[in-house]
Amino acid sequence: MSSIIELKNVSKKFKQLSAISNVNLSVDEGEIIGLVGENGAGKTTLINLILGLQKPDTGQIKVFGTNPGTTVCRNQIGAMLQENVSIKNLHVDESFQLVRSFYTHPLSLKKLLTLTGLREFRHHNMSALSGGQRRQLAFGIALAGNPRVIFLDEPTVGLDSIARTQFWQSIEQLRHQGKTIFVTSHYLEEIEAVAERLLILQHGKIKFDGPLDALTSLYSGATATFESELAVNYFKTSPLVLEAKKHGDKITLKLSDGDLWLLESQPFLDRIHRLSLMPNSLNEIFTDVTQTGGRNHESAMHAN
Ligand SMILES: Nc1ncnc2c1ncn2[C@@H]1O[C@H](COP(=O)(O)OP(=O)(O)OP(=O)(O)O)[C@@H](O)[C@H]1O
Repeated sequence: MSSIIELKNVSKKFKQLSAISNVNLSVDEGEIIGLVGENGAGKTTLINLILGLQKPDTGQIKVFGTNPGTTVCRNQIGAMLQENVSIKNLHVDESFQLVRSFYTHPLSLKKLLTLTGLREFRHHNMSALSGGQRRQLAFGIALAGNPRVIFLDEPTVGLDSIARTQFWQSIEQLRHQGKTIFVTSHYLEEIEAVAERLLILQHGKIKFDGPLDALTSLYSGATATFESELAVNYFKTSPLVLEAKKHGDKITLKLSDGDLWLLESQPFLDRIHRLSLMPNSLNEIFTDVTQTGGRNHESAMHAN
């Protein structure tokens, strides 16, 4: 597969602040990329640079082999940014028709109404739409030109759970059509469900770039919950135990490596009852990567 987006040593500063710092990135057609990071990590700036809305201070960006922002790029890219698009005094379907008219091979109005879930609101004026429905409209506008690459910056903010489910089902359909999708979200469970490749940004640098499976399997952290006649302090002596707490009958241990702890616990497993050992969620891994720099898991990091 050939790369359709390439970034080489790209940096962008706002005054003294490094929003993007020496980023290298190569994206193949058809990839679904989850872009995550804390507030201010640089996600929107990275998207803006690829879209050509901002220029890098140093480094090179190529999109479809040309500079970002050219007509070739614009015709093949759809973007749903954080600010909602507002076309005053137009109905939903009129807005879609207007944007469709800018493109040679747009998606049909019917498809747009289905993918956005706005069919029953098609004759509603912009001013009559709720915040969530405006997000759905912005999604449709991003898709109107039938783009090959789609950028979705916080697409599900303000959507209720039904609209959210509908949204991710639409992304699933777009995936099957071979679209390349960049999606940022603070809802990591949503990213986990849809993205095959995860980019973790921190202070403008890529802290991790790889398949989600690689991150979760390299991260051996887990939480053990059980009952035991042994005192909670007994478990604190293991270097694998990062935190130990007792609530009523239940002891909870935060572990750096669940499998190793299980092996180490063999001699006293008969004094541990109703054990549940849960691998860390993506949320916990993300917190570890961004707040402790990958405490016990430096090998999981692909910093560039
Ligand atoms: N136009 C600008 N002028 C000055 N500083 C900016 C500008 N745009 C972004 N920044 C700063 O650059 C850093 C990265 O911002 P960016 O919006 O890319 O982060 P983000 O990861 O998208 O954050 P969020 O999750 O809050 O949307 C932040 O510290 C932000 O304050």
